[in-house]
Amino acid sequence: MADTTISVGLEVRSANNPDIVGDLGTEAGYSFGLLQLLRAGVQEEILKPQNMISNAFEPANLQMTENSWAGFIVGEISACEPLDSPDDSTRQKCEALVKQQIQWAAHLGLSSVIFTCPSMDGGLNFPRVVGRALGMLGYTQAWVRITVTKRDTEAWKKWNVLRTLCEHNPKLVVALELGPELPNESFLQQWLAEPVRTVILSTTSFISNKKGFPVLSKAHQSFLRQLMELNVQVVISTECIDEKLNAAGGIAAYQQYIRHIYRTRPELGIVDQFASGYHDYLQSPLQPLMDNLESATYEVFEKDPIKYQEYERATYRALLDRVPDNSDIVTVLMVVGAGRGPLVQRALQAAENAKRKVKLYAVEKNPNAIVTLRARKEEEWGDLVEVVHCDMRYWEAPEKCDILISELLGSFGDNELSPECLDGAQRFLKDSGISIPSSYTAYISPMSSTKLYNEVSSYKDLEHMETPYVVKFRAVHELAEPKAVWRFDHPDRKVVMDLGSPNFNNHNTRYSTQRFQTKTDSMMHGVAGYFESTLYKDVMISIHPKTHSPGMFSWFPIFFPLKSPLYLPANSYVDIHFWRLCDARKVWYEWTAIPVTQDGQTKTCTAIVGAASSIHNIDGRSSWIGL
Ligand SMILES: C[S@@+](CC[C@H](N)C(=O)[O-])C[C@H]1O[C@@H](n2cnc3c(N)ncnc32)[C@H](O)[C@@H]1O
Repeated sequence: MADTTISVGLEVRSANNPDIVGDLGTEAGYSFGLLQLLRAGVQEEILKPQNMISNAFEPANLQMTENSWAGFIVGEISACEPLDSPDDSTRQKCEALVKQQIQWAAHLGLSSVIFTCPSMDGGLNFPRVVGRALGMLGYTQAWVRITVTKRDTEAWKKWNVLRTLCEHNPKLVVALELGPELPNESFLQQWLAEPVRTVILSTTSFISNKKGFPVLSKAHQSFLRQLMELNVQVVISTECIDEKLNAAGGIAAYQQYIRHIYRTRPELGIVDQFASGYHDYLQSPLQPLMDNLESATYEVFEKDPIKYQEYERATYRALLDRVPDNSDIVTVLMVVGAGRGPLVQRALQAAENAKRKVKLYAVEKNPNAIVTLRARKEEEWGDLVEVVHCDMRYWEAPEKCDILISELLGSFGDNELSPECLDGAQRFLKDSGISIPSSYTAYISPMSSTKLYNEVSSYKDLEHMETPYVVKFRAVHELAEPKAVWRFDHPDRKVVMDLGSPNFNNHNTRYSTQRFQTKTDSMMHGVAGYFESTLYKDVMISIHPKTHSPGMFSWFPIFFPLKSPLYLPANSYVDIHFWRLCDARKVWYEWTAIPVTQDGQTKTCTAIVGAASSIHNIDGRSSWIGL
């Protein structure tokens, strides 16, 4: 496990001096502290009708009068609750108080301030004031404290209103306070797609173990471990530090316990180890047809422990089925898009294991990969293998093959143009021949991820919002299980290629609409894409979350963003429309999502077209794959 430390902070709610939190906190092993910027009672005093707001910033009213603890303290902003007071004077005074605190925090150079999110039942002045504060904060981050409890299942909705009205500002992040009892799983999972920076745990949310040391319930531990994967920090919140704390080990025991939980997280699986550093990182999908892949890219593919094993298994099974035992028949294999030769090697191994005689052609269009293939022929394969430098779509093969082996798959199955390449290659597959893979299916599901949405929108242009990205998901919440959108089968004998016609590729266009039902209130930020492929009979490879080939890491999911996030109430429906389109030079995807309401009585569904996202990437204007 790469990272072995977690930052744990301390909040002493009764503290009236930064030295208390600072000295006690550092002594007890805490990395930072939370402290009210205004002294207790100041807010109430200022709100009295006879008092003027201009008196609020007397040094005597402030907890921090200079910046000696500025690197340690996160400043708590008072006067948030009455921001929605119906009384004009109270509201205006609170607004001025908040503004002064923000300016003071920025002046001191605090790294973060924290607002406590009020109920917002009385109005929306709090989001307006926070939105304005975000513009004043410079480099200081704004945390908003939101408490999740078993009874209050509206916490996420409050956050959603706040961040929506603050225009999804990435400086606004969540400090999630976990109450003593947690709501059910679905109300917790939705937080995994949000920018949770900090988890706040009151000492009263801990229980004691047999020796009297503070520990968390199993439910808290499990959720905390999931949040730890998002690189959160933790704050221990206590009313005061004295004998009432009633825990063996004193206040230090809480941070020691949190660090213990962090250190003892389960070992990463092989896929996560490989993906370390790539979580939620947007990558442009490869275009192996239009571009020539680099050696380092092939090297990464070749480390996959599962993909090649499954191809070998598929080839072995196909050879056994095709040729009887003890036969002298020579089976012609062609590996098209052979790269640096790993599938050639596996096909030869399969033939040896199956005790079948084979002859193999390795076809590749990348001139650099051809150098490696020729070197391997000389050093390893000899006359068994013929290396052909050619685009498979135009190669005039000297003979037809029995088994056509390719791996031209992208995260969405067909997005590296396997259908178009194999249309060409199937010309030299015997009528009874076998294609490995024999099919692949693309899947989609609606997803929520503030992190990914912020990453894409930070480019501030249309092109990035209409481009799919390959991403190893982490801060992502899938709103429903994936559904299949389309499938390609090989060989496809119905295909008649008329390369002279501009519409020669029309048979590879697709259009599909899928309806999904959401479980909880959610914000949809985009569509997740996956594939499943049948290599031969029951030999499969998959990155679909439910059927993912264990340990296979060659493909991360694909993410199609939505330009504007879509609010979906619990148990509502959303239709996702997806197109695969092409012209003579390129292939591209278009997509849109439309919320759907269902009449409670008649169960009739109506698309709320007015709330739909627009159709993304019309005519491939922002992203496409070159033929
Ligand atoms: C995803 S890589 C797979 C490489 C190798 N088979 C492996 O599994 O490690 C796809 C390979 O197909 C090649 N390729 C793509 N389109 C091709 C075409 N039309 N004709 C020949 N080679 C092609 C690319 O250059 C690349 O080497």
